[in-house]
Amino acid sequence: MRIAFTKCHGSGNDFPLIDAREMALSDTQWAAVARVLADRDGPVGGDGILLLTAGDGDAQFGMRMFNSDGSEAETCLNGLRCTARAGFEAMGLEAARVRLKVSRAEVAHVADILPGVYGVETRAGPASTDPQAVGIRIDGPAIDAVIPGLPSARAFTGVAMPNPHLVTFVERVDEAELVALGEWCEARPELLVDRANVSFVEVRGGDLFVRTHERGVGLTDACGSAMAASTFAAGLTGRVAFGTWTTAFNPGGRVRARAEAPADGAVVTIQGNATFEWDGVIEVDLAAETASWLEVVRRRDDEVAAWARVVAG
Ligand SMILES: N[C@@H](CCC[C@H](N)C(=O)O)C(=O)O
Repeated sequence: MRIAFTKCHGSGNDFPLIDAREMALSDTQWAAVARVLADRDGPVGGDGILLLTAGDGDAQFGMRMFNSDGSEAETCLNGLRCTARAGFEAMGLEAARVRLKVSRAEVAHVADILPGVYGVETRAGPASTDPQAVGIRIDGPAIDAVIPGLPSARAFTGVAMPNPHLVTFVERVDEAELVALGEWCEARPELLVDRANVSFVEVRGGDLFVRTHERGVGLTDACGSAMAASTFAAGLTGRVAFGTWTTAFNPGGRVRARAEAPADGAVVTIQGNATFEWDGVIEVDLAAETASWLEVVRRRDDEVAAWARVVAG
């Protein structure tokens, strides 16, 4: 089948984004599309795929996200900014409520991050430390605590955004250690109901540097829900005050983030880019999971250049 998409990124977290509002594929077929389009060795590549889907009730539109391994995530906050932009442009909106897999989020078009860098604010939550929500088989919430059964002596905070995150604050990120722990979580251990995204976070002044090993993906340049979970965990552990803006950054880029205290709703607000790089059409054989033909129909070099100025600082 032929699929039209936009190659986009939020904070360097990149995805083929598909307007799926009129498409009727099964979950198994979407998983296959994700494995083909997000394959880093294939013609497109990405950390997963994003689907703009129809709204329902009080949601103007929806988003689904499939990781590059074909698993579907509860949310994707870098991807949500991109999907929100696609929804705004398709429906002539400036703000919306978005239906996610098991939750809802608020999105709004905000001022350009820098000239030419489209800005979106997302409000997602409530963030939760309930072990059942995080999908971790322990008796009570893990908040800056060593988790029995996890092969690490570090203190972790478990947060559902609602996708599962394990966050630890470190002096210096050790990537080899992060990858080893992330891969352990990917092996579906008994301790975790459905794996987990793992983040090592450095507090730098009032900012957070977040390095994440993503469920279904591996080491990533950026993960929006991890930046949200880390900001919430920083609030819970007194590292960054609830209700204040911080900059959360990672190798792919940066966002502004603010977490509200549990008593104030535990919502995490993120402001960042939604950059569209190019548009293409691809022929995908769903049964064979191969792509046979790709046409780039539009390049958006001005947006790519504008984002490069953000990364250059
Ligand atoms: N990169 C995303 C998160 C994508 C989903 C994640 N891998 C999961 O399975 O939970 C983000 O920006 O939030």
